[in-house]
Amino acid sequence: MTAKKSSLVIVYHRQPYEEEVVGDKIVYRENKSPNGIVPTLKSFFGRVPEGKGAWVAWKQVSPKRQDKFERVIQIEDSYGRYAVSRLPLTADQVKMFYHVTSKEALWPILHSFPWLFRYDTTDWNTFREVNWLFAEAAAAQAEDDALVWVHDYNLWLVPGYLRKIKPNLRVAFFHHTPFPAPDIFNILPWREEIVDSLLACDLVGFHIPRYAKNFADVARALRDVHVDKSVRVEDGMSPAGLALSEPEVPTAVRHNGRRVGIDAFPVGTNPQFVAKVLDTEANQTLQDEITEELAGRRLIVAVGRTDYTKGIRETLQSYERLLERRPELHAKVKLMVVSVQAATGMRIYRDTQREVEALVGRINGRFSKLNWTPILLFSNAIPFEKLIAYYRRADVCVITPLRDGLNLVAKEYVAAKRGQEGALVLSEFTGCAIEFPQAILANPYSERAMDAAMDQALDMAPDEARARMAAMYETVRRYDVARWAEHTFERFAEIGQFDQTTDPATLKAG
Ligand SMILES: Nc1ncnc2c1ncn2[C@@H]1O[C@H](COP(=O)(O)OP(=O)(O)O)[C@@H](O)[C@H]1O
Ligand SMILES: O=P(O)(O)OC[C@@H](CO)O[C@H]1O[C@H](CO)[C@@H](O)[C@H](O)[C@H]1O
Repeated sequence: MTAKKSSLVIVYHRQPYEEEVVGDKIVYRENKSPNGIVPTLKSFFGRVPEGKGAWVAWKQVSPKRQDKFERVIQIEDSYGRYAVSRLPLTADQVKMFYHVTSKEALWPILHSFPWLFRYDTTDWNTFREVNWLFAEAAAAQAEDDALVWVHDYNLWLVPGYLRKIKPNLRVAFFHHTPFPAPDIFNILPWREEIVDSLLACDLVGFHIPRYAKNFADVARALRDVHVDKSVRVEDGMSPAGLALSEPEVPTAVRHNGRRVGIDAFPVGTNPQFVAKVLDTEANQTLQDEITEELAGRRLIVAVGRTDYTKGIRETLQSYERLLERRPELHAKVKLMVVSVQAATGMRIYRDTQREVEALVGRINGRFSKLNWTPILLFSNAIPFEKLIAYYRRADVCVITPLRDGLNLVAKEYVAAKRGQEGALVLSEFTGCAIEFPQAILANPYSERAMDAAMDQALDMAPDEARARMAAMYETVRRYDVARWAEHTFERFAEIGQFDQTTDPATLKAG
């Protein structure tokens, strides 16, 4: 443990760097894909005095190596100097905490797939144990009145434990996934324990108003909780008319004499960075190579982690019906599916990957010609620069999750098109759908709706396609990742912890 305490401690299960073994040493490098959550969270370190930031994440370490494992290291990179406390977890702890309990019990409930909820294999005691270790590590790094910002459902119990260990901390939580309605959430046998922990926070954040309202409804269903204040949802967040619309959102609840702030503000992407990369000579060359390989065919892209919630199966089935329905498109379109397993060791993701591969094989088997394969499947990580070159050249992007907290891929596609002609087919059940009413909104639970959306995307007049993309590009630029950080800091300020030591405009967002 470092003797030096921190005034801002970020607790997110991913490490804020990529490890590389060089010779007999481990080198810590900045994340290659500088457009995601990690660089954004690290940019917050620029808002506290130099070296007063800390990050707590887990790292798998075998039991025999844990005693000589260097738990806390000092990192110095383009985001400043900060401590990283690495929680050593054994393979079994990782399996039971993350792969089984998080992904096979909590994840299906969070995404309203109750029939996939698996209780029999869950190890809630290990989940508690790991959350306690996270809380201890965060408390050890934090000054007595520091702000500790905890991320995501895997660390649901950390706030409650922190309140026990260091009662005067400022504790904030951000939910990256959906938060379901009470009749789904309350399936969890540990519902009171989870809600009590979240009610120990000073601020609980979500992507969109619907999730914030669901949380307040769950808290009111289970505990003596009263909504302290609600506000009307602004027009930019589609207060009515869409599957996830919400006309009003609570901004605070009261429980046991404490006020708990509630926030709904979606994470943004980094359009400035995307534009900078697209304008490089190397990327221009890549884009030209993609154009040449397409040889006049229209490109449809579908990108997402291999996950039953992502709707890749529904996209593939709709594409198969498109080829059945419209033979004139044969050899004229190509679907590029990018479906990557974010982590191994999870049975249900292995099954999903197998289903994707089987569908791709069947469709290619039915429709391929010597010089045309209908679907190209990528199952590996693609460098971010290459991914946005594909987005740039794609006529259509199909994002059809059955549920998704937000979906940054949709925002990246819009950023890569830069307001020019393109079409975004977007499931109404992604958080970002309420920001993009100009997308071709689809209901992935309906084959007819999916097919109509695919036809609309492919047949749209260029002027309309451009107008829609331009409107969404305006949204992506206005509500970028820097704006999310700035807004979050404004809410932190309300919980009495932070004056803004750095002008938000100078925020290094990713
Ligand atoms: N094959 C891939 N290689 C590299 N990055 C990928 C790949 N597929 C998706 N990504 C990146 O992963 C992130 C996915 O974020 P998001 O759409 O919010 O979904 P989730 O966080 O649920 O995986 C995006 O930033 C996207 O660019
Ligand atoms: O287990 P992970 O970290 O791969 O899961 C990714 C998940 C985190 O819960 O992604 C969520 O966060 C994204 C950024 O906030 C959001 O866009 C996405 O919809 C969520 O699934």
